[in-house]
Amino acid sequence: MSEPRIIFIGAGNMARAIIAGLRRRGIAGGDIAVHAPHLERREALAREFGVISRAAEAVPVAADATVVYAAKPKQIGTILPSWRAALEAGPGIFLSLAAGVTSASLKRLLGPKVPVLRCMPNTPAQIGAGMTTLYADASVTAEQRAAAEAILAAVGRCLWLEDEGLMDAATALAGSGPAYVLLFLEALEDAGVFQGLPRATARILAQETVLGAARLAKEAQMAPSNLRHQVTSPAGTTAAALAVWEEGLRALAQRAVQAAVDRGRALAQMTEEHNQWISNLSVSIAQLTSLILTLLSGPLSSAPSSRGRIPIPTTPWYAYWTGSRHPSYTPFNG
Ligand SMILES: NC(=O)C1=CN([C@@H]2O[C@H](COP(=O)(O)OP(=O)(O)OC[C@H]3O[C@@H](n4cnc5c(N)ncnc54)[C@H](O)[C@@H]3O)[C@@H](O)[C@H]2O)C=CC1
Ligand SMILES: O=C(O)[C@@H]1CCC=N1
Repeated sequence: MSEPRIIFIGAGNMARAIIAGLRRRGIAGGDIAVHAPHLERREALAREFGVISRAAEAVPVAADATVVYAAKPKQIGTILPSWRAALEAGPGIFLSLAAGVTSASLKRLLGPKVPVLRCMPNTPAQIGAGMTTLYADASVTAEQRAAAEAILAAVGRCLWLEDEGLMDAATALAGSGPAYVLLFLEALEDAGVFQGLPRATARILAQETVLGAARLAKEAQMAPSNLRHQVTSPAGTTAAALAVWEEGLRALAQRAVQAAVDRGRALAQMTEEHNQWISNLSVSIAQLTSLILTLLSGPLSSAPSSRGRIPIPTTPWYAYWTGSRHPSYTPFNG
């Protein structure tokens, strides 16, 4: 069997939505692998979509593979370093779904050789109605962009952003946006129930109205305000309701999107600091290990050392345990 060409790190909501879209588009299950620590979740995907279920650990990847990061942003600093060698070995690409994690941050984790792309899908991807924004810097080729877009196009519409700085705004609008619309739907439904409509009826009225208005806005090719005027009879019911909405809706929309942007930036900053901490820790552990090995390999010598001021041992560590030297032992200092 050939190696899978699309490799997901993470088996959560977004991975599932994209996998469903890929399978609907006719990509074979054997072409997709899912790496995750939770056996139950990845096995469920394997059963439902016929994809390959694998443990979280990194493996070598096919030369033309796309590795899709679909685990949480805060885990990226601990997960990605183990994938670096596999990605560096081939011309494959790395596509990150992680909200707020910048290309610069990804390049620090994967090295400069790996083509890095970012995307921000949303949950309507589950039914093929997703809206995804993508970003890649100038070092990413047209073919590599097309490979990433082909994956996201399986679950809805794609738009490229020229400026990475706008990814936070796109995340706040479209990534988080389905939650705002769903909250609005709930509020409308409740308001209908308050007026005496049966809940099931209120739900259908709210859903179909939001869906119809969104389709009208998309298809009529007119500004929403023009379409709104068509509904609003002078001194009518709509005008009465709009006066109430206008008391706070626009200001709330501004504040809500601003809050999401601010939170995205704060999370990005925390992720960056976490990655830096992990990287410093690795360096410290490496230095400590080296120091311990040096110390364990013999008694401290005060002889000048070319390796700095760390005292260089002249007797192997096991001499302290066995009282003898190992025949094959070559001391660090010759
Ligand atoms: N939920 C949403 O609406 C959107 C989410 N995103 C992004 O998509 C990514 C995934 O989000 P969700 O699917 O909502 O999260 P989720 O919580 O549903 O899934 C996360 C997955 O990561 C896996 N995981 C944990 N540790 C791992 C490891 N060491 N190696 C491999 N996998 C590991 C878990 O098994 C879990 O399946 C995040 O980076 C998020 O920012 C982007 C756009 C929208
Ligand atoms: O709430 C979040 O952080 C993620 C990113 C966009 C949608 N969900």
